[in-house]
Amino acid sequence: MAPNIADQFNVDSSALTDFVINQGNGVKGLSELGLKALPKPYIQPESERMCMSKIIPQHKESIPIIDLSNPAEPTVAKAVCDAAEKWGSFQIVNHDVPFEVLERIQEATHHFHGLPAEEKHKYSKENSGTINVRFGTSFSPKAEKSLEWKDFLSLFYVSEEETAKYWPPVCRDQVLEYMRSSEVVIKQLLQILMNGLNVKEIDETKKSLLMGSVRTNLNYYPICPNPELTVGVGRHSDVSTLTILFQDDIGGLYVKGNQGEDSWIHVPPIKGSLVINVGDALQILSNGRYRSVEHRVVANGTNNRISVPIFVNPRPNDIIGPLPEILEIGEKPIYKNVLYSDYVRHFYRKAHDGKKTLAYAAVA
Ligand SMILES: CC(C)(COP(=O)(O)OP(=O)(O)OC[C@H]1O[C@@H](n2cnc3c(N)ncnc32)[C@H](O)[C@@H]1OP(=O)(O)O)[C@@H](O)C(=O)NCCC(=O)NCCSC(=O)/C=C/c1ccc(O)c(O)c1
Ligand SMILES: O=C(O)CCC(=O)C(=O)O
Ligand SMILES: [Fe+2]
Repeated sequence: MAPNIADQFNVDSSALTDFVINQGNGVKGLSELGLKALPKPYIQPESERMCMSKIIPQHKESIPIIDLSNPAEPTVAKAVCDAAEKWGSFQIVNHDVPFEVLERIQEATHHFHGLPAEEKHKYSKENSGTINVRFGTSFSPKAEKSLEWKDFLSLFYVSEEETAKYWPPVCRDQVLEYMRSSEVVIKQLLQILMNGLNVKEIDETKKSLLMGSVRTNLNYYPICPNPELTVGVGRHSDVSTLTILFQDDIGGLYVKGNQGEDSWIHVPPIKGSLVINVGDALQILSNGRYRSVEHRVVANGTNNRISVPIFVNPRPNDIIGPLPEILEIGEKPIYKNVLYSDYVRHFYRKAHDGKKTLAYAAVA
């Protein structure tokens, strides 16, 4: 690599934007230039970086691992509801999504991100034929003071026709297979969580609120020259009801400890498991009983990492607020009713900022 490229990117941030965003090279392209130092726009303020003193050792605390082989067992239901209340995050093992499906989505994620830049660029905001398919980098580059070391392909499912026409052929079938295979487990978990709120039936209205739309992201975190200076993904909670997350065996996902302080717990990769995160929409619907989990991803200096979250959401046109069953028993609403697409738009228009998106729906 010519060292002057890194220097050029440091003095001319438009050259960096041009290379990473406009030419579609992403941070994967930057990583492959063999940069010796992290370009300045990726340097995060110290408050946003992870350091060892913030990490709670695994033997002291870890999020629950729940065996779903007998989902009808009362002990399983209790474990799921307790985890959603206490942590907002848990891992599931012996679930219904076949191991081979996870292997295929992992391979397809590498295939997509391994395409030449000009191929991936066809799916950028400017070039993609639909707003529901987007290849991007960082989270919301125009809104961020410091960029994130991540590329992603984001696929919002609308119809088979749109999928056939606009989704990248290298990963289309594998994403659809992963989405479909996860439906059973999504329904099992949501049913358990609703029972825990005394909501007995998931009728059509609730089905829409809880799982009316689905977005799948194929995340790629390339090897980073100075991983300690940047982040893979900054602190945030998802705006979903639930997120079903496949991660490969590299590690690097952290969830916030539940004592309120700035301490973080690693989510260790477990072969065949899925991470389940409670998102803001479920926190709002449950009037704060289930809590969305704040989480972040560190950058890695030696390995490329992938993850594939399925964000299970209300429909964009749904109004979300505390469920009537909760208010009927006399609970005071701590969230107001908001249009879900307004909530998501608010989330997307700012940099990751912990759980601040929720203030948008809070009762004044
Ligand atoms: C979200 C809206 C309302 C946005 O519509 P619209 O007003 O047309 O906004 P837009 O102009 O397309 O986008 C506005 C900005 O949002 C950001 N944005 C839009 N889509 C995405 C995307 N898929 N990924 C990242 N940012 C996005 C960009 O910053 C946009 O600005 P610009 O780059 O275009 O200048 C619309 O697309 C919609 O109704 N979608 C369906 C609802 C939906 O998406 N639900 C999914 C919720 S779950 C979910 O989306 C979770 C995402 C997530 C979480 C953590 C991460 O770290 C991460 O990377 C991603
Ligand atoms: O990569 C991960 O493990 C988590 C990614 C994430 O939090 C997200 O895409 O919302
Ligand atoms: Fe997330």
